[in-house]
Amino acid sequence: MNVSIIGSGYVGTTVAACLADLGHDVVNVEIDEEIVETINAGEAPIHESGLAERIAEHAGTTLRATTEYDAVRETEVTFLCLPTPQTDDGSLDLAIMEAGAESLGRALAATDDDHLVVVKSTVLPGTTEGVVGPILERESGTEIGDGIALAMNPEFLRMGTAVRDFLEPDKVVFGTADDEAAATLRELYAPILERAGTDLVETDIREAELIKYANNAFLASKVSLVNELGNIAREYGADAYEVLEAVGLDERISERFMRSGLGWGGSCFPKDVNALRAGTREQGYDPELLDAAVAVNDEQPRRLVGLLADHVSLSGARIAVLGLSFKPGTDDVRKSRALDVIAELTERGADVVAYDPVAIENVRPDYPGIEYADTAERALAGADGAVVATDWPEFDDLSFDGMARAVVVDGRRIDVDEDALDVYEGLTW
Ligand SMILES: NC(=O)C1=CN([C@@H]2O[C@H](COP(=O)(O)OP(=O)(O)OC[C@H]3O[C@@H](n4cnc5c(N)ncnc54)[C@H](O)[C@@H]3O)[C@@H](O)[C@H]2O)C=CC1
Ligand SMILES: O=C(O)[C@H]1O[C@H](OP(=O)(O)OP(=O)(O)OC[C@H]2O[C@@H](n3ccc(=O)[nH]c3=O)[C@H](O)[C@@H]2O)[C@H](O)[C@@H](O)[C@@H]1O
Repeated sequence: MNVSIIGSGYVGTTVAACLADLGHDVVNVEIDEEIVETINAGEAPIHESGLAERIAEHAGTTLRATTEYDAVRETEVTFLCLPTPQTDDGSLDLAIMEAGAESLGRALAATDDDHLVVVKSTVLPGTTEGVVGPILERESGTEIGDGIALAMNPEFLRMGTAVRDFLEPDKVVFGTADDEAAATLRELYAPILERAGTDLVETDIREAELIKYANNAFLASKVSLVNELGNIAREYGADAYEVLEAVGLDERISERFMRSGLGWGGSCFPKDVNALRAGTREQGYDPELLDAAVAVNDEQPRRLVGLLADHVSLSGARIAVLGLSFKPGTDDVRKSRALDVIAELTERGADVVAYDPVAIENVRPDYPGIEYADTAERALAGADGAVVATDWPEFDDLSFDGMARAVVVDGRRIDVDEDALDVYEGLTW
């Protein structure tokens, strides 16, 4: 099948390379020329395991990138993989989606061929049919349902494991308004749907949109609940990891997403939970549980720094921050909890020296006032205290010998030899 993917970021690049891998002819339409050149040169514009090999194999044959929207006319299906960020008040910002839909509609104006437009971006219920559809109709001069069909196919991949998550998902969700659109999507996804273990959910567009938010709201709230239980465990002098491991043996709860500590960050949980809260309020409902999930999440970095302050006088102290990315396996630092830790430490007068195996350059421009080290050992050398903000595997069994005083506060439960330290505090254990 001939497919176009609008937007070549984390999702668009992964989906394009994977669909090419499944045997489709794919074109990425992207406004950033550097990304277009990178893909056409057979290289990956982002760091994701398994992505570079796939782009190298298919670029120039069944995978290409362009800045020209006209390319969509050579395809039958277009996926919109554009960013849906949050505005300053936390609500969903659709400006980029609207601009993309306008360009797509204009490009489709010059063809009479049938086209399926699939929204893959995370959008609130009603957006696909109430915002994207009308723009496509206006710009293309074609009615939805009569030449252009609409569908919504939310994406559940995680950063760091994007390729595997896309190719081996727990579920695939198709929100469609007609059988033909659903049949096209089934054909496109056939090898994934044939895999044992992939559930297919076929539903209406509005439900598909909400499934994505419900999924992220559930997972983010689960981690906040786990963190609250972790904070409670600590008050009682109990180890939350032992407690939650046992709780997770209940099949209704599951042992996944049970790691308590510094909380959730990244480009999606924070913005999606906020968009759902703001959107829901507009509908006249107060999402109190989601508000609480955010409040617990916001408090964890302060709690971590508070624990450190129990052992180190922070003003003028040299504090090593280990890990900057929002989770291991990625260089993404958007809404990383590490940044909140750094802000809190700096506010309390500490001199921060930060280390991350891949994410330093994504932090440096916004935090020029702190020091950066090129190894964890160098960050620790002479430090009066250290905090662990990201659970990079290389932090396991790290030597803290070079510290002025080995005071370590761990927000992510790494493997440490506690006996070799002067002080070891776990945030929730
Ligand atoms: N990053 C993730 O792990 C996941 C993201 N999502 C959702 O997928 C959507 C896309 O997210 P990401 O891929 O992370 O975004 P991203 O920011 O990594 O990539 C978006 C790309 O779109 C390009 N772009 C912007 N305006 C454009 C236009 N008018 N025409 C063509 N290209 C344009 C940008 O240059 C950028 O390369 C969002 O709605 C997000 O919530 C869903 C699941 C996972
Ligand atoms: O909509 C999205 O963009 C994606 O958001 C998340 O994926 P991602 O943000 O890449 O990463 P996660 O592995 O979910 O981790 C999110 C945050 O939660 C934290 N977390 C996760 C699990 C856990 O047990 N404890 C915990 O603190 C992580 O450290 C990280 O900061 C979802 O897991 C994906 O299904 C979804 O597609």
